[in-house]
Amino acid sequence: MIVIDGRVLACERSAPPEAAGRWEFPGGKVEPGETDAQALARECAEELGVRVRVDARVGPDVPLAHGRAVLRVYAVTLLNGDRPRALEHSAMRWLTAGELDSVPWLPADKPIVAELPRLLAALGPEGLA
Ligand SMILES: Nc1nc2c([nH]c(=O)n2[C@H]2C[C@H](O)[C@@H](COP(=O)(O)OP(=O)(O)OP(=O)(O)O)O2)c(=O)[nH]1
Repeated sequence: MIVIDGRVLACERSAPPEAAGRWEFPGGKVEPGETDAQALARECAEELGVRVRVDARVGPDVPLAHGRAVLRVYAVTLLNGDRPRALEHSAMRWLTAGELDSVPWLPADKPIVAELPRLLAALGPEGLA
């Protein structure tokens, strides 16, 4: 999860067909030998072209794939003035707390997104960046 000026970056999946058009936090699967933070930094580089520092966990662990995987979200801070570009997603939007319901999130994201208004309010207008 990337927050700048009180807005959260939401990304529209382009694939696979059953997930295309649904919105998510940028990221991806942890590969063998990687920590969560290493995987997240690699995915942020691949998908958004940015360097990041991985910060605190956000929201609950959400079971995926009938319990064979887990969705886990971390806040990240953009480094070196990098700004995300949609290298693999079909669209990106920076959503305010009031706009979080304006995109169709992947189903597993909903309990995490539900915690964001409180988190954004606690962060204040400067956000994490
Ligand atoms: N990145 C991300 N994935 C999510 C979210 N919510 C959610 O259900 N998922 C699911 C979708 C996918 O089944 C899985 C992430 O896999 P992915 O296909 O993006 O992973 P990846 O980048 O490693 O891709 P691949 O090389 O395995 O094809 O988690 C979310 O908010 N962000």
